[in-house]
Amino acid sequence: MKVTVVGAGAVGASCAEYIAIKNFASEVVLLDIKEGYAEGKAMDLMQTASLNGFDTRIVGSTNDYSKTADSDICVITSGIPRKPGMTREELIGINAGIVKTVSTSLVKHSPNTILIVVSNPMDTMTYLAHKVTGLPKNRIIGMGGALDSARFKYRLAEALGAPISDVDGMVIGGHSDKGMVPLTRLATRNSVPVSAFISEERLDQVMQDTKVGGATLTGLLGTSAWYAPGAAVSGLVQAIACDQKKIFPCSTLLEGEYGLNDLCIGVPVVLGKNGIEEIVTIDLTDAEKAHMAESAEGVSKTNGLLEL
Ligand SMILES: NC(=O)C1=CN([C@@H]2O[C@H](COP(=O)(O)OP(=O)(O)OC[C@H]3O[C@@H](n4cnc5c(N)ncnc54)[C@H](O)[C@@H]3O)[C@@H](O)[C@H]2O)C=CC1
Ligand SMILES: O=C([O-])CC(=O)C(=O)O
Repeated sequence: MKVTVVGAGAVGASCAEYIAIKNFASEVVLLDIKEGYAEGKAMDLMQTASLNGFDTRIVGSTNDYSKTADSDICVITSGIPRKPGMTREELIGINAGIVKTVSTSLVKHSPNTILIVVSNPMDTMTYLAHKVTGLPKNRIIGMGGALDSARFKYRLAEALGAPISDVDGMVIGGHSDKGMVPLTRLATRNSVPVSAFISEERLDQVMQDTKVGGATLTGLLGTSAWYAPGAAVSGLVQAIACDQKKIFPCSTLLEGEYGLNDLCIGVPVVLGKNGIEEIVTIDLTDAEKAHMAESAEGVSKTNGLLEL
Protein backbone atom coordinates (compact mmCIF):
# COMPACT_ATOMS: atom_id res chain seq x y z
CA MET A 1 0.00 0.00 0.00
CA LYS A 2 1.59 3.25 -1.19
CA VAL A 3 0.30 6.58 0.08
CA THR A 4 1.37 10.02 -1.12
CA VAL A 5 0.87 13.14 0.99
CA VAL A 6 1.34 16.43 -0.84
CA GLY A 7 2.29 19.30 1.44
CA ALA A 8 4.89 18.46 4.10
CA GLY A 9 3.71 21.31 6.33
CA ALA A 10 1.91 21.01 9.66
CA VAL A 11 -1.04 18.87 8.52
CA GLY A 12 0.83 16.81 5.90
CA ALA A 13 3.63 15.84 8.31
CA SER A 14 1.18 15.03 11.11
CA CYS A 15 -0.82 12.90 8.72
CA ALA A 16 2.31 11.03 7.52
CA GLU A 17 3.33 10.47 11.15
CA TYR A 18 -0.03 8.98 12.18
CA ILE A 19 -0.15 6.77 9.08
CA ALA A 20 3.35 5.47 9.85
CA ILE A 21 2.64 4.89 13.54
CA LYS A 22 -0.46 2.84 12.63
CA ASN A 23 1.89 0.67 10.54
CA PHE A 24 -0.49 -0.43 7.74
CA ALA A 25 1.21 1.20 4.71
CA SER A 26 4.42 -0.02 3.10
CA GLU A 27 5.40 3.44 1.82
CA VAL A 28 4.47 7.08 2.40
CA VAL A 29 5.80 9.66 -0.07
CA LEU A 30 5.82 13.21 1.29
CA LEU A 31 6.03 15.84 -1.47
CA ASP A 32 6.44 19.59 -1.10
CA ILE A 33 7.36 22.45 -3.40
CA LYS A 34 9.82 23.93 -0.87
CA GLU A 35 13.35 22.68 -1.69
CA GLY A 36 14.52 19.92 0.68
CA TYR A 37 11.60 20.39 3.09
CA ALA A 38 9.81 17.08 2.44
CA GLU A 39 13.13 15.21 2.43
CA GLY A 40 13.93 16.74 5.83
CA LYS A 41 10.53 15.88 7.32
CA ALA A 42 10.75 12.34 5.90
CA MET A 43 14.23 11.80 7.39
CA ASP A 44 13.15 13.16 10.79
CA LEU A 45 10.07 10.91 10.78
CA MET A 46 12.11 7.87 9.68
CA GLN A 47 14.36 8.45 12.68
CA THR A 48 11.29 7.85 14.90
CA ALA A 49 10.68 4.40 13.33
CA SER A 50 12.80 2.39 15.78
CA LEU A 51 11.39 4.45 18.67
CA ASN A 52 7.75 4.17 17.65
CA GLY A 53 7.98 0.66 16.22
CA PHE A 54 6.86 1.04 12.61
CA ASP A 55 8.17 -0.35 9.32
CA THR A 56 6.50 2.10 6.93
CA ARG A 57 9.12 3.68 4.65
CA ILE A 58 8.74 7.47 4.44
CA VAL A 59 10.31 9.14 1.40
CA GLY A 60 10.62 12.87 0.74
CA SER A 61 10.38 14.59 -2.64
CA THR A 62 10.82 18.19 -3.79
CA ASN A 63 8.08 18.43 -6.40
CA ASP A 64 9.20 15.26 -8.23
CA TYR A 65 5.93 13.48 -9.00
CA SER A 66 7.66 10.45 -10.52
CA LYS A 67 8.30 9.37 -6.90
CA THR A 68 4.53 9.34 -6.29
CA ALA A 69 3.84 6.97 -9.24
CA ASP A 70 1.25 4.24 -8.65
CA SER A 71 0.11 5.53 -5.27
CA ASP A 72 -3.04 3.78 -4.04
CA ILE A 73 -4.12 6.84 -2.06
CA CYS A 74 -3.05 10.50 -2.44
CA VAL A 75 -3.73 13.16 0.17
CA ILE A 76 -3.67 16.86 -0.77
CA THR A 77 -2.72 19.18 2.12
CA SER A 78 -0.76 21.71 0.02
CA GLY A 79 -1.89 25.31 0.32
CA ILE A 80 -1.97 28.15 2.78
CA PRO A 81 -3.68 27.88 6.17
CA ARG A 82 -5.78 30.69 7.62
CA LYS A 83 -4.62 33.24 10.21
CA PRO A 84 -6.71 34.41 13.18
CA GLY A 85 -9.77 36.39 12.05
CA MET A 86 -9.91 34.83 8.58
CA THR A 87 -12.50 32.40 7.22
CA ARG A 88 -11.51 29.26 5.33
CA GLU A 89 -13.30 30.66 2.26
CA GLU A 90 -10.79 33.53 2.06
CA LEU A 91 -8.07 30.99 1.12
CA ILE A 92 -9.69 30.15 -2.22
CA GLY A 93 -7.67 32.62 -4.31
CA ILE A 94 -4.29 30.96 -3.65
CA ASN A 95 -5.37 27.41 -2.83
CA ALA A 96 -7.51 26.81 -5.94
CA GLY A 97 -4.46 27.22 -8.21
CA ILE A 98 -2.37 24.92 -5.99
CA VAL A 99 -5.03 22.19 -5.74
CA LYS A 100 -5.62 22.32 -9.50
CA THR A 101 -1.93 21.78 -10.35
CA VAL A 102 -1.34 19.22 -7.61
CA SER A 103 -4.40 17.05 -8.32
CA THR A 104 -3.66 16.99 -12.06
CA SER A 105 -0.02 16.00 -11.46
CA LEU A 106 -0.99 13.28 -8.97
CA VAL A 107 -3.54 11.66 -11.28
CA LYS A 108 -1.12 11.81 -14.21
CA HIS A 109 1.31 9.57 -12.25
CA SER A 110 -1.30 7.48 -10.39
CA PRO A 111 -4.37 7.15 -12.66
CA ASN A 112 -6.02 4.57 -10.36
CA THR A 113 -5.54 6.50 -7.15
CA ILE A 114 -8.10 7.58 -4.55
CA LEU A 115 -7.74 11.30 -3.74
CA ILE A 116 -8.34 12.76 -0.28
CA VAL A 117 -8.63 16.55 -0.33
CA VAL A 118 -7.76 18.49 2.83
CA SER A 119 -6.75 21.99 1.61
CA ASN A 120 -9.29 24.71 2.38
CA PRO A 121 -11.94 25.75 1.58
CA MET A 122 -12.17 21.96 1.54
CA ASP A 123 -15.66 21.32 0.07
CA THR A 124 -14.90 23.66 -2.82
CA MET A 125 -11.40 22.21 -3.32
CA THR A 126 -12.97 18.72 -3.47
CA TYR A 127 -15.41 19.94 -6.12
CA LEU A 128 -12.50 21.50 -8.02
CA ALA A 129 -10.59 18.19 -7.90
CA HIS A 130 -13.61 16.52 -9.56
CA LYS A 131 -13.74 19.12 -12.30
CA VAL A 132 -10.03 19.00 -13.13
CA THR A 133 -9.30 15.27 -12.78
CA GLY A 134 -12.56 13.71 -13.99
CA LEU A 135 -12.01 10.79 -11.57
CA PRO A 136 -15.14 8.79 -10.67
CA LYS A 137 -16.93 10.20 -7.64
CA ASN A 138 -16.11 7.27 -5.35
CA ARG A 139 -12.41 8.12 -5.74
CA ILE A 140 -12.54 11.76 -4.57
CA ILE A 141 -13.07 12.33 -0.85
CA GLY A 142 -13.00 15.57 1.10
CA MET A 143 -11.81 15.39 4.74
CA GLY A 144 -13.67 17.67 7.14
CA GLY A 145 -16.53 15.83 8.85
CA ALA A 146 -14.24 13.25 10.49
CA LEU A 147 -12.35 16.09 12.18
CA ASP A 148 -15.48 18.09 13.02
CA SER A 149 -17.07 14.97 14.55
CA ALA A 150 -13.95 14.34 16.69
CA ARG A 151 -14.22 17.93 17.95
CA PHE A 152 -17.97 17.44 18.56
CA LYS A 153 -17.22 14.35 20.68
CA TYR A 154 -14.57 16.29 22.61
CA ARG A 155 -17.07 19.06 23.40
CA LEU A 156 -19.82 16.55 24.24
CA ALA A 157 -17.56 14.65 26.64
CA GLU A 158 -16.59 17.95 28.28
CA ALA A 159 -20.26 18.95 28.75
CA LEU A 160 -21.26 15.49 29.99
CA GLY A 161 -18.26 15.04 32.28
CA ALA A 162 -17.87 11.67 30.53
CA PRO A 163 -14.90 9.91 28.91
CA ILE A 164 -14.71 10.53 25.15
CA SER A 165 -14.86 6.76 24.55
CA ASP A 166 -18.41 6.80 25.99
CA VAL A 167 -19.58 9.43 23.49
CA ASP A 168 -20.75 9.18 19.90
CA GLY A 169 -21.83 11.91 17.52
CA MET A 170 -21.52 13.14 13.95
CA VAL A 171 -21.20 16.44 12.12
CA ILE A 172 -22.43 16.72 8.54
CA GLY A 173 -22.68 19.72 6.18
CA GLY A 174 -20.02 22.09 4.92
CA HIS A 175 -16.61 22.32 6.62
CA SER A 176 -17.01 26.00 7.54
CA ASP A 177 -17.65 28.07 10.65
CA LYS A 178 -21.30 28.58 9.69
CA GLY A 179 -21.96 25.50 7.57
CA MET A 180 -21.36 22.61 9.98
CA VAL A 181 -24.42 20.67 11.08
CA PRO A 182 -23.66 18.86 14.38
CA LEU A 183 -26.41 16.26 14.78
CA THR A 184 -27.09 16.80 18.50
CA ARG A 185 -30.37 14.85 18.27
CA LEU A 186 -28.49 11.67 17.36
CA ALA A 187 -25.53 12.09 19.74
CA THR A 188 -25.34 9.45 22.46
CA ARG A 189 -23.55 8.56 25.69
CA ASN A 190 -23.23 4.78 25.61
CA SER A 191 -26.45 4.45 23.53
CA VAL A 192 -28.45 6.92 25.66
CA PRO A 193 -29.37 10.21 23.89
CA VAL A 194 -27.21 12.99 25.34
CA SER A 195 -30.35 15.08 25.94
CA ALA A 196 -31.06 12.74 28.87
CA PHE A 197 -28.00 14.19 30.66
CA ILE A 198 -27.66 17.86 29.64
CA SER A 199 -30.00 20.80 29.01
CA GLU A 200 -30.96 22.09 25.59
CA GLU A 201 -29.00 25.29 26.32
CA ARG A 202 -25.81 23.35 27.15
CA LEU A 203 -26.26 21.24 24.01
CA ASP A 204 -26.68 24.39 21.97
CA GLN A 205 -23.39 25.66 23.42
CA VAL A 206 -21.71 22.36 22.43
CA MET A 207 -23.03 22.88 18.90
CA GLN A 208 -21.71 26.46 18.68
CA ASP A 209 -18.28 25.49 20.12
CA THR A 210 -18.01 22.62 17.63
CA LYS A 211 -18.79 24.84 14.64
CA VAL A 212 -16.02 27.30 15.51
CA GLY A 213 -13.59 24.54 16.56
CA GLY A 214 -11.08 25.37 13.82
CA ALA A 215 -11.36 29.14 14.37
CA THR A 216 -10.84 28.74 18.15
CA LEU A 217 -7.60 26.81 17.58
CA THR A 218 -6.45 29.27 14.91
CA GLY A 219 -6.90 32.07 17.46
CA LEU A 220 -4.82 30.18 20.03
CA LEU A 221 -2.08 28.92 17.67
CA GLY A 222 -1.78 31.82 15.20
CA THR A 223 -2.27 29.28 12.38
CA SER A 224 -4.72 26.42 12.01
CA ALA A 225 -4.56 23.07 13.80
CA TRP A 226 -2.66 19.96 12.69
CA TYR A 227 -2.75 17.07 15.21
CA ALA A 228 -6.47 16.29 14.99
CA PRO A 229 -6.57 17.06 11.23
CA GLY A 230 -3.64 14.67 10.66
CA ALA A 231 -5.24 11.98 12.82
CA ALA A 232 -8.56 12.38 10.99
CA VAL A 233 -6.89 11.96 7.59
CA SER A 234 -5.02 8.89 8.81
CA GLY A 235 -8.36 7.39 9.90
CA LEU A 236 -9.78 7.77 6.37
CA VAL A 237 -6.59 6.42 4.77
CA GLN A 238 -6.63 3.38 7.08
CA ALA A 239 -10.33 2.67 6.41
CA ILE A 240 -9.59 2.57 2.67
CA ALA A 241 -6.24 0.76 2.88
CA CYS A 242 -7.60 -1.91 5.23
CA ASP A 243 -11.02 -2.11 3.51
CA GLN A 244 -12.70 -1.44 6.87
CA LYS A 245 -16.16 -0.39 5.57
CA LYS A 246 -16.30 2.24 8.33
CA ILE A 247 -18.71 5.17 8.26
CA PHE A 248 -17.24 8.68 8.33
CA PRO A 249 -18.88 11.95 7.31
CA CYS A 250 -16.91 13.03 4.21
CA SER A 251 -17.35 15.60 1.50
CA THR A 252 -18.59 13.85 -1.62
CA LEU A 253 -20.27 14.83 -4.88
CA LEU A 254 -24.02 14.68 -4.37
CA GLU A 255 -26.37 13.80 -7.20
CA GLY A 256 -29.77 14.08 -5.57
CA GLU A 257 -28.88 12.60 -2.17
CA TYR A 258 -30.17 14.81 0.66
CA GLY A 259 -32.04 16.76 -2.06
CA LEU A 260 -28.74 18.32 -3.20
CA ASN A 261 -26.99 18.36 -6.56
CA ASP A 262 -23.73 19.45 -8.18
CA LEU A 263 -21.70 20.17 -5.04
CA CYS A 264 -19.44 18.37 -2.59
CA ILE A 265 -20.54 18.52 1.03
CA GLY A 266 -20.20 16.38 4.15
CA VAL A 267 -22.55 13.41 4.50
CA PRO A 268 -22.00 9.96 6.05
CA VAL A 269 -20.29 7.51 3.69
CA VAL A 270 -18.96 3.96 3.93
CA LEU A 271 -15.19 3.86 3.24
CA GLY A 272 -13.53 0.73 1.93
CA LYS A 273 -11.00 -0.36 -0.70
CA ASN A 274 -12.99 1.37 -3.47
CA GLY A 275 -13.05 4.69 -1.64
CA ILE A 276 -16.63 5.86 -1.09
CA GLU A 277 -18.61 2.61 -1.36
CA GLU A 278 -21.97 4.01 -0.26
CA ILE A 279 -23.58 7.30 0.66
CA VAL A 280 -25.66 6.75 3.80
CA THR A 281 -28.95 8.62 3.93
CA ILE A 282 -30.19 9.66 7.37
CA ASP A 283 -33.76 10.87 7.92
CA LEU A 284 -33.29 14.48 8.96
CA THR A 285 -35.84 16.61 10.82
CA ASP A 286 -37.20 19.72 9.09
CA ALA A 287 -34.85 21.90 11.17
CA GLU A 288 -31.82 19.76 10.24
CA LYS A 289 -32.86 19.81 6.57
CA ALA A 290 -33.08 23.61 6.68
CA HIS A 291 -29.65 23.81 8.34
CA MET A 292 -28.22 21.50 5.65
CA ALA A 293 -29.84 23.53 2.82
CA GLU A 294 -28.36 26.74 4.22
CA SER A 295 -24.95 25.05 4.48
CA ALA A 296 -25.19 23.85 0.86
CA GLU A 297 -26.06 27.36 -0.26
CA GLY A 298 -22.83 28.63 1.34
CA VAL A 299 -20.73 25.92 -0.34
CA SER A 300 -22.33 26.59 -3.75
CA LYS A 301 -21.65 30.30 -3.36
CA THR A 302 -17.94 29.57 -2.77
CA ASN A 303 -17.92 27.10 -5.70
CA GLY A 304 -19.20 29.98 -7.84
CA LEU A 305 -15.89 31.79 -7.27
CA LEU A 306 -13.93 29.02 -9.04
CA GLU A 307 -12.68 29.72 -12.53
CA LEU A 308 -13.63 26.44 -14.21
N1 LIG B 1 -9.97 19.96 5.79
C1 LIG B 1 -9.57 20.13 7.04
O1 LIG B 1 -10.21 19.65 7.97
C2 LIG B 1 -8.33 20.91 7.33
C3 LIG B 1 -7.74 21.63 6.34
N2 LIG B 1 -6.59 22.33 6.57
C4 LIG B 1 -5.99 23.02 5.44
O2 LIG B 1 -4.84 22.29 5.02
C5 LIG B 1 -3.94 23.18 4.35
C6 LIG B 1 -2.52 23.00 4.91
O3 LIG B 1 -2.44 23.46 6.23
P1 LIG B 1 -1.04 23.42 7.03
O4 LIG B 1 -0.41 22.11 6.83
O5 LIG B 1 -1.30 23.91 8.38
O6 LIG B 1 -0.20 24.52 6.21
P2 LIG B 1 1.41 24.63 6.10
O7 LIG B 1 1.69 25.99 5.60
O8 LIG B 1 2.03 24.18 7.36
O9 LIG B 1 1.77 23.55 4.98
C7 LIG B 1 1.38 23.68 3.66
C8 LIG B 1 2.51 23.14 2.79
O10 LIG B 1 2.07 23.12 1.42
C9 LIG B 1 3.23 23.37 0.63
N3 LIG B 1 2.84 23.78 -0.72
C10 LIG B 1 2.36 24.97 -1.15
N4 LIG B 1 2.15 24.92 -2.49
C11 LIG B 1 2.50 23.68 -2.90
C12 LIG B 1 2.51 23.03 -4.15
N5 LIG B 1 2.09 23.65 -5.27
N6 LIG B 1 2.95 21.77 -4.22
C13 LIG B 1 3.39 21.12 -3.10
N7 LIG B 1 3.40 21.69 -1.89
C14 LIG B 1 2.96 22.95 -1.78
C15 LIG B 1 3.96 24.46 1.41
O11 LIG B 1 5.33 24.56 1.00
C16 LIG B 1 3.78 24.00 2.84
O12 LIG B 1 4.88 23.20 3.29
C17 LIG B 1 -4.51 24.58 4.55
O13 LIG B 1 -5.21 24.97 3.38
C18 LIG B 1 -5.46 24.42 5.71
O14 LIG B 1 -6.48 25.38 5.72
C19 LIG B 1 -6.01 22.35 7.80
C20 LIG B 1 -6.57 21.64 8.84
C21 LIG B 1 -7.78 20.89 8.68
O1 LIG C 1 -9.63 25.98 10.82
C1 LIG C 1 -8.95 25.89 9.77
O2 LIG C 1 -8.75 26.82 8.98
C2 LIG C 1 -8.34 24.56 9.44
C3 LIG C 1 -9.41 23.55 9.46
O3 LIG C 1 -10.12 23.38 8.51
C4 LIG C 1 -9.74 22.98 10.77
O4 LIG C 1 -8.89 22.89 11.66
O5 LIG C 1 -10.91 22.61 10.92
